[in-house]
Amino acid sequence: MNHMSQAMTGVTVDQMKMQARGVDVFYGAGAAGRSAADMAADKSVTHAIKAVDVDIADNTVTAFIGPSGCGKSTFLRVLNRMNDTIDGCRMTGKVTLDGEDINDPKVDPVQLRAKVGMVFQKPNPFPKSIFDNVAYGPRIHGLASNKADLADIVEKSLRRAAIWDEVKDRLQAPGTGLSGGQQQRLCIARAIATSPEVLLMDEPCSALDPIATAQVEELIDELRTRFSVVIVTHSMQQAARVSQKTAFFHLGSLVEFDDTTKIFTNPSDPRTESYITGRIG
Ligand SMILES: Nc1ncnc2c1ncn2[C@@H]1O[C@H](COP(=O)(O)OP(=O)(O)OP(=O)(O)O)[C@@H](O)[C@H]1O
Repeated sequence: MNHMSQAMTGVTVDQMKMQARGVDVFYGAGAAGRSAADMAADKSVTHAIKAVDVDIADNTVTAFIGPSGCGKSTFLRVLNRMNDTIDGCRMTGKVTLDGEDINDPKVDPVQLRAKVGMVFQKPNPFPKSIFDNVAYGPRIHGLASNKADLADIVEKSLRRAAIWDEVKDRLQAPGTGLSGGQQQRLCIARAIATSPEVLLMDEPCSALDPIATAQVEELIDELRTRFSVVIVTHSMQQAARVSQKTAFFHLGSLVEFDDTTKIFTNPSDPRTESYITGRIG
């Protein structure tokens, strides 16, 4: 975001939770250590993200929109280093969380993912009880000092994910036995149990019916009072309903990033306008 749009939106750099600068991502790039120019020139390599700069503000829902294959999910995974788990996926550029470089060798990616949590498209509860699904993160990160403390974290997380009333009498039942919408809220509870600072959501409602979608959207609005939320969505209506900032990606580039109302009512770039009016995508 340039200084002019910061002035227009009233968001200043010091309120930024995360910043990405000059980020490129390549698939099929082989061994680490190649320069961005070398990988970009290699026809056998997919250049999925091209020189992207993004600022993620605190207490804000930021939506990533754009046609299929434009790189939304790839860029989302840049923000908590999930691409590290994909063979041959290489990233160049810089991403910071509270000013700290998340790719610095001293950063433990597991700790980073506790701070920058993720919810996936398909609800993916562990084959464990409802309680143990939510207790998993706090246990591995040593966040509870005793059993009562852990039970408290589990209850608070399930309450914040708006599913406590539905599961409080069956915490030992398997998480996989819940409905799709309940499983997704359980996965949100699991992601927020480690008190993340940023929550990444990759099309979190695409497997849900309209009622469960409305519940998750309401929850997203509630969650942003505590932290930043970044959501990838195919639904422009959803982006307009839940987000304050919208980033439009096309062919791996960030075409436009601005207030959601501006993107949907008066976009600056003709490609954004074509997408939101259904002419491309
Ligand atoms: N694991 C992978 N290996 C190789 N190429 C990949 C991989 N994942 C994504 N890509 C490629 O990177 C580009 C961006 O894909 P990405 O999934 O990030 O797009 P997207 O905008 O999220 O798409 P969709 O909306 O369809 O989910 C595409 O060309 C895709 O084929």
